[in-house]
Amino acid sequence: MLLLSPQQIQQWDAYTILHEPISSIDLMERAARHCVDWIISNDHIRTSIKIFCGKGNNGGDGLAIARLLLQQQIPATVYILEFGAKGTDDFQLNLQRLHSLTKDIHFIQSPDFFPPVGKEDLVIDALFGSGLNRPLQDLNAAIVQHINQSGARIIAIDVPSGLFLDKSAKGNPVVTANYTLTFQSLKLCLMVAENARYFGEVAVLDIGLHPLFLQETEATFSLLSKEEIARGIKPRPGFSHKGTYGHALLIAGNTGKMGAALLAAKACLRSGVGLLTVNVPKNELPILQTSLHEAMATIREEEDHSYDGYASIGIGPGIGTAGSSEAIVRNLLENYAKPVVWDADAVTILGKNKQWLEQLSPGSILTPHPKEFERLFGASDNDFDRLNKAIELSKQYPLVIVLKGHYTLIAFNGKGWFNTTGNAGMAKGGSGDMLTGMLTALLAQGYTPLQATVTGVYLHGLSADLTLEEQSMESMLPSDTIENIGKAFLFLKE
Ligand SMILES: NC(=O)C1=CN([C@@H]2O[C@H](COP(=O)(O)OP(=O)(O)OC[C@H]3O[C@@H](n4cnc5c(N)ncnc54)[C@H](O)[C@@H]3O)[C@@H](O)[C@H]2O)[C@H](O)CC1
Ligand SMILES: [K+]
Repeated sequence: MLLLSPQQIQQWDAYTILHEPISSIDLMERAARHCVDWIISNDHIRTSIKIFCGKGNNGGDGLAIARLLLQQQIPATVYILEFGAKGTDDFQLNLQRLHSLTKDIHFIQSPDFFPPVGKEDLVIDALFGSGLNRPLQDLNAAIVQHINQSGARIIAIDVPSGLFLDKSAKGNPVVTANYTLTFQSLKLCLMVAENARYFGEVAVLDIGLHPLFLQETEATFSLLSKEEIARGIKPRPGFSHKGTYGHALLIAGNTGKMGAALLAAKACLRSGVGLLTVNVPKNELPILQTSLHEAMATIREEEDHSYDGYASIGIGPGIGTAGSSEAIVRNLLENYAKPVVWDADAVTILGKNKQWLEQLSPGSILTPHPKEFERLFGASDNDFDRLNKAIELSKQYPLVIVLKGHYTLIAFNGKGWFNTTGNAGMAKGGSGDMLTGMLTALLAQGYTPLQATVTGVYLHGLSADLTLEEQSMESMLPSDTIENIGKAFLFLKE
């Protein structure tokens, strides 16, 4: 699914109106009906429902929602913010329709006329949607503050009023909704951490916009889907052997950090690799060899660092950032030309030696979390800037950049894919090590760097989601999640 700009969403509307065909007022009716069904079926009806409307089509949705509720004998009061605009045609038509049902419609021209709003109320925010083109000010800003302070349950229609669809609204007045009912598809503003406190829980309502429009449309950002990932999974033919699936090397672990190496190695082995060697310090060899029977080992301190024969290499989990680790990074840069997965301490080392970035082999995968990303590429003013920076960097360098977060972004060649699998149970040490192992395994099997990354990131989150069948978010460990990589592969085949 593509994440569209406000202009593209307007075009999608127009395309649907023309090709379904359906009138624009009927499309609004359909959207409103879906909202009302969702509100009722999710048990959000309260004795007092206050609907705040702007005079654009978002406000039109609010008026239609009010009428549909009233028609089901559910009382609702409408407050329309007066800011001089005439109102769109569909707003006007819905206002007429509502007038025939109720006189409980209030026009508000000053804060003196704001109704009291309290904890017992349900507020429906239909002030502004995708048409917002500047920060909210004056009366609009004041009503947002009034609603936000009330403690009422707030349901935002399409997006919380005050959010821009595809750029930051940091520092601006924005409705803090408990729920956001967004139409047809997720929006970029609903993917970023800086807006999480505004949009609350998000439900995407399928209002039947025409699917063919997407085939003719391009966008920088999109969402990964199960179907796409499943289609990319390589078959394992009957006459294949371990050589078919590549020999991977993981350079991981150090004294006190051998857990990172073990997690990466186990995840690598559970992700289909043919052979795995783990490079560890001499003293730590017994830990590896007694706990992982399938992995071979090489000794970190030995001089001969030949990388010939490895189909892929992953470096970073638990290696530390000391000079000896820097020397290994340097050595790898000089002696290995295939894609490498760069993670954790290895990313920090690159951050300290930024000139080395130019030397990363094409197709290498960088997996920084936001702090590591900042160390590598500098600070960003807001989440949107960071996303756009990752996209720009992916044009500048022949690398796959994995920006880890609640919705991890994968940037490559000027495009970005968001992953939606995974849960907050993964916010624990070891999750990143697991991902590095998985990506290294997929690269070794001949997946292209982009394919390895989207597949690995998707399966990583999916394994964690499947772990919730037997664990809670609190209790789940990366070790549990690794044991569910198998279930995740099977789920893709369903
Ligand atoms: N395809 C769909 O998803 C459907 C969407 N619907 C709803 O329509 C809105 C978008 O409506 P639109 O009229 O384009 O925009 P808004 O309602 O957000 O209002 C814009 C309106 O307000 C003016 N404006 C913009 N910013 C400000 C500001 N800061 N202060 C004051 N005024 C401002 C602007 O000039 C416009 O006049 C979408 O979100 C959905 O809710 C359809 O109902 C169904 C299909
Ligand atoms: K809204």
